[in-house]
Amino acid sequence: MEPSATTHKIPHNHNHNHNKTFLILLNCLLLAVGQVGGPILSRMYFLHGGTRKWLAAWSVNSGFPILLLPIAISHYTNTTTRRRNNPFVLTTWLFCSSAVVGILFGATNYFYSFGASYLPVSVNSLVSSSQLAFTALFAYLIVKQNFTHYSINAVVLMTFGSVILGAHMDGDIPEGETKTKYVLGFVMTIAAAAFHGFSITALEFAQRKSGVAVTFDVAMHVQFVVSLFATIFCTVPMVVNRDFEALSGEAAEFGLGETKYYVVVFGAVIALQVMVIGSLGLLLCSSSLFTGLVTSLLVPVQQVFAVIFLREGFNAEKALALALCLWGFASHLYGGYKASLKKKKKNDDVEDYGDDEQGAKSSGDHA
Ligand SMILES: Nc1nc2[nH]cnc2c(=O)[nH]1
Repeated sequence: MEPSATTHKIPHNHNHNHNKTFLILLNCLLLAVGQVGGPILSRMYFLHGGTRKWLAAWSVNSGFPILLLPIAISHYTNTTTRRRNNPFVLTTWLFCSSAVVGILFGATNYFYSFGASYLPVSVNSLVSSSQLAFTALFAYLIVKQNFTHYSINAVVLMTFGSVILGAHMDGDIPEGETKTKYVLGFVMTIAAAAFHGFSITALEFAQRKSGVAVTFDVAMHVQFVVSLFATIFCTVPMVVNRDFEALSGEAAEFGLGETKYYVVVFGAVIALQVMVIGSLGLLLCSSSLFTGLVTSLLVPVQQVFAVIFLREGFNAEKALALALCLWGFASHLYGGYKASLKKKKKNDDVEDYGDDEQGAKSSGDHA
């Protein structure tokens, strides 16, 4: 056996795993903060007199200039001359596919904001969780994602949550809203969920096909390009509709007062950008399916916050949908845990075998 080879390998893998776990947890946290705060602020905008759906869609990605800060820091602290002289980190393929995904997200966000204007946050978020079924389908078709019994179980359970709510939506129609608008909001939210599932899987596919390793720089640049194009996509109709000019008038008539209008709109821009950073970051360091699962898991958390901050009702259907979400996610995590145990055992067996070989041959090379 050659101790130096083994001792060198294990700490390296451990460090790599720790870094990856840290990044996954950090992105989950960002996603959680943004996904809970953003939709609540968007709904407040609509509840208190806001009517501009393109503005709500635009606010999801328009905070992207924030990303210039980490990009610039990374650029100026990078010691490699090649990297310092070349600000373009992305290949043409990755740039173009990020731009296309950005446009898809722009459309997704319009559908979501349409839904948010007619549905309570609690219903909206639960219907949105059907994105998981779409993500799973696209992940299977586009990136050939492997499914275990546990992940299939998770997808089915979490999707059932949305179906239950859909079937019992009558009791939740907000005062003064017609059933037609409610149904339209519901249908648009399902369309948004489908677009969302497709967009994140398409980005995973593009990144894999590019063969570019995901470094901090690459992740920041991908996020920047995606958000830039999503913002351009939503800016065009806003200019056509004269939405920017209408903002001051809308602020003056806002139910919570003019100052709070700007707090709500800018707060939503920041919160939603944090959500996008967390979501794309998680996607780039794990997979579209895992990102979809975490997004769906956050639905029950959104529910609780909507009950507290928007005084939305909490009924038996929501509680059941919530329980199904938690059960589904737990099932997926358990499946992942079992798979990692199996992989570890397999690696240990290979290492033992390698050590025996090594001892027998007394040679330095590992297989
Ligand atoms: N809803 C939504 N989710 C995202 N996740 C990453 N980007 C986006 C986006 O633009 N919209």
